[in-house]
Amino acid sequence: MAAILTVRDLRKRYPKVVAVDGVSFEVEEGICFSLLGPNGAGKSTTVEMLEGILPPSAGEIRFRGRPLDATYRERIGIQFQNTALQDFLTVRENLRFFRALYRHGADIDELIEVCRLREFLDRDTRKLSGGQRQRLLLAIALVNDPELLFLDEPTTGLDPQARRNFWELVRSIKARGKTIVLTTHYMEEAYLLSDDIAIMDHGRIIARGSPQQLLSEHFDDSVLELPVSAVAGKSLALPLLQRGEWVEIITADVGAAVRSLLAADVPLDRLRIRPRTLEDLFLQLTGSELRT
Ligand SMILES: Nc1ncnc2c1ncn2[C@@H]1O[C@H](COP(=O)(O)OP(=O)(O)OP(=O)(O)O)[C@@H](O)[C@H]1O
Repeated sequence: MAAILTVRDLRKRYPKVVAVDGVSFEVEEGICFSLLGPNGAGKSTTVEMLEGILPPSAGEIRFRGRPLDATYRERIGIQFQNTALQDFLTVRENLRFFRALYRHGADIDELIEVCRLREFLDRDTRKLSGGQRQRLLLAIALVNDPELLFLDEPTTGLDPQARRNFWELVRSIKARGKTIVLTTHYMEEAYLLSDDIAIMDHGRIIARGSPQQLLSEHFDDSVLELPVSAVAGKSLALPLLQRGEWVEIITADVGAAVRSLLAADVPLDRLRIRPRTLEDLFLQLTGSELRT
């Protein structure tokens, strides 16, 4: 598959901080590529350079093998966290307004179907729920029928159901051949949607791969979880990691760990065994909990 974006040694320096410190990667056409990282890692700065909004201090970005030019903005779509929707206009009127900014673009009726806007088409945009608003912002990002779509923390603030609905939408857009660049603070979202992930910290990429590759390259162990109360007062040879009301035991030998828990008389009725997740990897690589 050909690269739609090629990024070489991209840098952004501000007077007091190097926000992006030499990142290189390719985004293959038709995939969902995600940038993850703790606050201040340089994700937004990187994405704004990819969007052509912010000039790099050094390095290069190519779209389909060519430097970004005046046509680039017509060929990409950006879902901003806070696009200025036209107040006092309905959803339908907003769509028409943004569609009119482009000579060529998507069919409005098709967008209404794809983004499932039909049931609130005539509603004033100030009266939309969080999920409805995000669907409209997504439709607006798609009005010019872009080849490449940027989604910047698109589900922040949505309830779990609205978030799941949005994921379905993103999948259906990808199935229509769009390439997606996603930034998110939700590891589950990154895991479920991404084909390729770059984890950034301090302006650099510190890990890269598909979700499965990242997990299998970094981990060969599992996590046993028990309530704190189950291990309280027990003398255990296993290292315990406390996380809220639960303790975690990380082990490559689940059988041996369970045997030593039994030997120490630890009640196992609430024992949970889980594989490693992107959240674990993120914590291991960056030392930071994710902002939620
Ligand atoms: N316009 C600016 N002027 C000066 N410093 C900036 C500017 N924009 C970003 N920075 C700094 O660059 C670094 C990277 O910021 P950036 O917003 O790209 O990180 P991020 O990974 O997107 O973080 P978040 O998850 O909080 O959005 C930070 O130290 C930030 O303070």
